[in-house]
Amino acid sequence: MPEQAMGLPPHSDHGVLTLLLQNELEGLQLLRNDTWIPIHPLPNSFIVNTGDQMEIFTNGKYKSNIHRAVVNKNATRITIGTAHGPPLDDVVAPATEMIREDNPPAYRAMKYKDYMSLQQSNELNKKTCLDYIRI
Ligand SMILES: O=C(O)CCC(=O)C(=O)O
Ligand SMILES: [Fe+2]
Repeated sequence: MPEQAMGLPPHSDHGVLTLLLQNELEGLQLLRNDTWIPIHPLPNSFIVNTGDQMEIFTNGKYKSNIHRAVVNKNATRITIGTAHGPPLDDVVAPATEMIREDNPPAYRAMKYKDYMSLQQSNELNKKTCLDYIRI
């Protein structure tokens, strides 16, 4: 039932990179300065999204964005997403190359597996998972 379709609620991706292959229907939106910006799919191309582990590893240089997907009742929107992250038992922390005296570590180290469990749990108390480990 198209009128019951939900799309995808606002979230950031937990991994390093997500590759999205979409048919040419809009729906993906990016949150920027409290405004939802529509992302126009380009033919024959992937959308590459940076995730939470990228933001942690780069000590905040590459941000993990908040995005959502909305559907419409006129046509079928298709997205194939592949999430790419570190090995589950790896502990992710800001890379030493990204830390300077004027840019100290901004996130606590955490095993990727534990980060994913935390993100999927209801222990966050309305914080995002990144907020939870932000120093
Ligand atoms: O439907 C979309 O284009 C977004 C999918 C997405 O955000 C995800 O797979 O993490
Ligand atoms: Fe996503």
